[in-house]
Amino acid sequence: MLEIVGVTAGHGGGGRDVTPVIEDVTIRVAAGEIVGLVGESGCGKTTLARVVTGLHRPSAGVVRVAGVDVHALRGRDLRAHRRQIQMVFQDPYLTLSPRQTVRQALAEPLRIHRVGDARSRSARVRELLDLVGLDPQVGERRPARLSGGQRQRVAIARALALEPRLLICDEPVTALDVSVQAKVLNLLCDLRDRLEFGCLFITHDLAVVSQLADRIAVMRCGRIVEQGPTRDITAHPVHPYTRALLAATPIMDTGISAADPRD
Ligand SMILES: Nc1ncnc2c1ncn2[C@@H]1O[C@H](COP(=O)(O)OP(=O)(O)OP(=O)(O)O)[C@@H](O)[C@H]1O
Repeated sequence: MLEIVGVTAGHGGGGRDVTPVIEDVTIRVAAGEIVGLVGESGCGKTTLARVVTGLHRPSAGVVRVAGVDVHALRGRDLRAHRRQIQMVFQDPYLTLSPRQTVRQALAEPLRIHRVGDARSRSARVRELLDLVGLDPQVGERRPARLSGGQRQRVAIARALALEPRLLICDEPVTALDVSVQAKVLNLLCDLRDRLEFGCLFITHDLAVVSQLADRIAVMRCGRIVEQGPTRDITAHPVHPYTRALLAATPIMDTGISAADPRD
């Protein structure tokens, strides 16, 4: 579903990457798989997410989504392809306008991409609310009248409106209370099972990612230092940085597991 192969990218003037932020990054995400990308603040996780969505051009390497090189596309092809890649951010206000009702926010991507007519879009909005466990009447509220967990559910529903094949979640539960975090993580696992999208889950928190990822890639200073199945990374970390992360992050069994997320 997603192949990031040998990607190097950075920030700099004049279109040239004078400061590489990520270097030689290779990560693969299969359909229906959740891969956690974990690393400390500033190590380059968000830069990598921007490269994957096509917003930031790498200076080396390739990103393929469903076999298509994201950075080889232009214009209409690029816009059409971007439908398949959707993002959920730490702050739902980045995607939700304070002026729109939830119903309007969920209908907007359908309207922009000319999916269906007004009636079928209304039906799809109801379906999306149900998908993320929200009552139909929540559709009439504005984001300010929702709890943090409800807002993130709306952001997830909006990201799923166009049935993407890849979901990139950038610190989606960092701002939530621990009990709400667990519910949102459970929801993501459940949705992945039902809809089979691939998911790149970005976080600084190894405890969070170990609750839902099938595999984990550990990033340090822009490089992947270790990756593998979640159980291997948490039980037998090889790289000293992964060991240090684990020592600083007690991994608790919260009842969520990648194998059977609805337990
Ligand atoms: N637009 C930009 N121009 C210049 N430097 C940038 C830009 N965006 C990010 N950086 C720098 O690139 C490095 C990596 O930032 P990035 O946001 O990718 O890391 P991150 O791991 O996502 O961090 P965080 O978890 O704090 O968001 C940082 O040193 C940051 O200051």
